[in-house]
Amino acid sequence: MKQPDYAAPDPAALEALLAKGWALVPEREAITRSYRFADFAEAMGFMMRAAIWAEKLNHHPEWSNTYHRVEVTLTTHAIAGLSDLDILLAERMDRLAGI
Ligand SMILES: C[C@H](O)[C@H](O)[C@H]1CNC2=NC(N)=NC(=O)C2=N1
Repeated sequence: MKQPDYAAPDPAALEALLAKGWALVPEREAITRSYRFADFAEAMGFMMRAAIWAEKLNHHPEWSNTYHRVEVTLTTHAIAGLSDLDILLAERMDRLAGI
């Protein structure tokens, strides 16, 4: 399968995410945030919806769940850095989480 060409993230879009609760991961080109939901079922619902988007974009998160929390880290493994797909997935996830 042909590797897609990855575009650099739009700096303004990245800044907007950082202003909304995302943070840069130290010593890595990645962004991270934590979501807190009402309960486990809400957290699972979010993960299922986000997983469908991840498949659609062919871009997959590093994430974990503990009860009502979901910790997400986004990076583009193919380039060991950030791409526009990380921005797109972060924006989709925030929208799904009602942020
Ligand atoms: C072949 C396929 O396009 C790649 O393995 C995709 C799948 N999902 C991916 N997800 C992420 N986050 N980074 C990647 O580089 C990546 N590559």
